[in-house]
Amino acid sequence: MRKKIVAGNWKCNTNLQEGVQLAKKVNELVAKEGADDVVVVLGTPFTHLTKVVETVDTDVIGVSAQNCAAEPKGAFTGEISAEMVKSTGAEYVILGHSERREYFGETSETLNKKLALALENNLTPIYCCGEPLEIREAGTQNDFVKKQMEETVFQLSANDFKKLVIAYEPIWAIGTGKTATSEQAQEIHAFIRSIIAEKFGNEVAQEISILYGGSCKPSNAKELFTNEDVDGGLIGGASLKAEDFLGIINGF
Ligand SMILES: O=C[C@H](O)COP(=O)(O)O
Repeated sequence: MRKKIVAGNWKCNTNLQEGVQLAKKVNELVAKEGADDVVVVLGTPFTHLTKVVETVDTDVIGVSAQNCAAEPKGAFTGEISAEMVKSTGAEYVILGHSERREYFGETSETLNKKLALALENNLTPIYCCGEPLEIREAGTQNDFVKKQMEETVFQLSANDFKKLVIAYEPIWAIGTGKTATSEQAQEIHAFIRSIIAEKFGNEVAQEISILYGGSCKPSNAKELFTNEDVDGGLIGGASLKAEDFLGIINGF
């Protein structure tokens, strides 16, 4: 059975002390209320990884970076390699987030290098895809997402692809308060699963977790997560408040 996952993406928020406090609170609440069979992940800034790994019970809560370098090492000032991420004790890395693609010019080519390095270093990539508003309005979101995947994760072997978590995030729903409806989410998640089945076979498609991201909150999590093909969420804003994050986890 595929995993249910709720992953927070703190983005460029919280200083180190605030981040540790947030992680501590999430850890306490998860210990108290239980997350049942949900895998909980905290996607923190690079600077927080080591401390957050020390703060949480890593048997229950996974820690994730939000990016990694496209090169293994060397003269790349300011970059953080996949190996460095792994050495902090983090187990996951978010790759291909629309904000990285849009503001930092991340292309499919760079993304492929990052995916390979993440996998080489035994990090689980949380691979993001999703369309902008004009594509949704034109009704061509399936083609758009398929192309994103064909250029990147569909280049992997089935064996490597199986190690990924996929996050579908419609760009028009990110941080806007405008969530995809439950039907829209189910429809495109089912489509993504169908193209995975075409490419890698049904067994792989049935095992892979596909998360929804975009203004997911405690008030809409349940409705989104009851869909057959929605296996959890990648949560931005609402992951910055421990109670809201727990409210989303409890949406299962
Ligand atoms: O990675 C998370 C997503 O970009 C969703 O962000 P949001 O929950 O603030 O809309």
